[in-house]
Amino acid sequence: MAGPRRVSSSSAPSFENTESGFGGPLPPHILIVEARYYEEIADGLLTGATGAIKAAGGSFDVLTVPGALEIPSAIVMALDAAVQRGRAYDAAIALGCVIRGETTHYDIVAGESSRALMDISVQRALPLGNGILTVENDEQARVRASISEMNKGGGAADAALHMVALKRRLHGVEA
Ligand SMILES: Nc1c(NC[C@H](O)[C@H](O)[C@H](O)CO)[nH]c(=O)[nH]c1=O
Ligand SMILES: CC(=O)[C@@H](O)COP(=O)(O)O
Repeated sequence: MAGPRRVSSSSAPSFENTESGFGGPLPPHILIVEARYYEEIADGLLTGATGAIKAAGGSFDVLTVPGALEIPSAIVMALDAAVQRGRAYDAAIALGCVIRGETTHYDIVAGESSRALMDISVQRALPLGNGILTVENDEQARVRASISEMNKGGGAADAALHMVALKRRLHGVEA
């Protein structure tokens, strides 16, 4: 079976490389909102995401919330506060982990966090990387958070950076 096409950190646009078409004087400024419901998983996701942003020459702020359900509202609050402060974010990255339990609560946490993130991204035309794992068990989470295995935190950051570059191109902004 063919696997998903992955965008690795190395193929993500570098904002320092003018030959790539993404380079230039505007390094991306990224908001990361992480839910640390599962501490070890959160560590891996954050390491992956920040590594990808650094590799692309970007900067970031990290906000921590209790669970995945708090991520979307924290993103909206932080975006608005950043505009008020005079330095808007170019993108947001959501990091978290939802592991199925015994009840239907999994469906609420996984589904509603994802739905709200999509709403924010589409309504605000905001480049957004969704790095909230939605898994059946601890082992699936561990493999996906590990930067030497599936590195989903890095993947979410790469997706956000890709969309920043796309948005800038569409607006005729030299990145
Ligand atoms: N079960 C998980 C949660 N649940 C907590 C919610 O996200 C939320 O914080 C609570 O309902 C209070 O509003 N959060 C996760 O991130 N991961 C889970 O597996
Ligand atoms: C995803 C969850 O919210 C989960 O941790 C809840 O577990 P349970 O369904 O056993 O209460």
